[in-house]
Amino acid sequence: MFYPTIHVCGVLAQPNYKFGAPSLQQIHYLEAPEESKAVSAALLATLKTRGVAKLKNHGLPAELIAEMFDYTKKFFALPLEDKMIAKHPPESTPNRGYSYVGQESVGSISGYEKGVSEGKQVRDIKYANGTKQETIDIGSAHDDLVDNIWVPEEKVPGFRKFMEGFYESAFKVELEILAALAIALGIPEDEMKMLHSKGENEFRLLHYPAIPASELSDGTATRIADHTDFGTITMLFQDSVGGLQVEDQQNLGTFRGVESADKSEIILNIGDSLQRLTNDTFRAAVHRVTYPPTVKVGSEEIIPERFSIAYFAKPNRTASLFPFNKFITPATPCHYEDITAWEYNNLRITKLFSGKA
Ligand SMILES: O=C(O)CCC(=O)C(=O)O
Ligand SMILES: [Fe+2]
Repeated sequence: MFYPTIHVCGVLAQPNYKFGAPSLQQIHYLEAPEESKAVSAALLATLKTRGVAKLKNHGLPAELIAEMFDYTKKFFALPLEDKMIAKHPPESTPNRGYSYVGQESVGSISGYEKGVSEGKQVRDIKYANGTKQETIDIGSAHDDLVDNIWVPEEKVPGFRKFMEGFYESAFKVELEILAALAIALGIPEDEMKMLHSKGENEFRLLHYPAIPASELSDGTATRIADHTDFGTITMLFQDSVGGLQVEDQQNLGTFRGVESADKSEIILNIGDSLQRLTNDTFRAAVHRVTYPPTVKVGSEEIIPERFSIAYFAKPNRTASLFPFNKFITPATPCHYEDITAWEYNNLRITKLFSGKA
């Protein structure tokens, strides 16, 4: 049987932690509860300090992720009129399908609830060298409420089947990660899993077109503006272009680059729903995509196109996001009203789309 190892990068709180020994699956080994706790604690500590953790050998095969990037490139290489067959509806929900120029603006949530970039709205790049920033949002094939929106099979043969399968594989890994976080947070694993049992998640394929570095230099444009994600956790895959930055949770205001040596690494961050559920003891890290570290700011260099895939894990729509009891104490009174995951998601996403052209 294959037991992938979990590699938690940048562990600060567990200096003696050795890479390679414990695995995500082994977290469930009753024989090794101490080891399970150590891995979970290391993961939590990394997220709480760095805002982000990298996971290797997490159970999603490298070939599957390579294929994911291949399909993503094939989709975005289609002529615009083909992609528009799978067009995202003009409203914010259902959040499915292909988004074209100006349809969504993460710039509109810059600073939202976080107090960052105050007074300065940063717009997404809409046109660069005649191309656009573009995304496609995909959910579960078994979603009771919302259907996916696909291009016809012959446009990218195998695309739909692959994406539906990838969704299921990523969901299994999501549950393992959530279980690990539950252990570290002292929340019953079952409670965490039940909260996510329906797999009402979304994932997004992103294509950032090539752009001259000079177009980013006046500060009014960025590839994706400062924001937090809405769900519980996000598993991100990126190519080697670079430019992703995450706010250091011990030095707020300082953003650190997160590069992937290998595109099969999962870059893990937590979202606002988990921040709510933990009554702010575990905070969602602000992140953005800007210059790759090798590019000189303001130069005439062309920043190459970039592809990434973000899998947003969300609690069941009907679940309450009221903080878990253990996080409400006389010293830490409840910061949040009760709201369902679906109401909260829609509030956030409507805000995101309010920047729509
Ligand atoms: O493209 C990336 O690396 C980040 C994407 C992202 O943060 C998002 O879609 O929420
Ligand atoms: Fe994000």
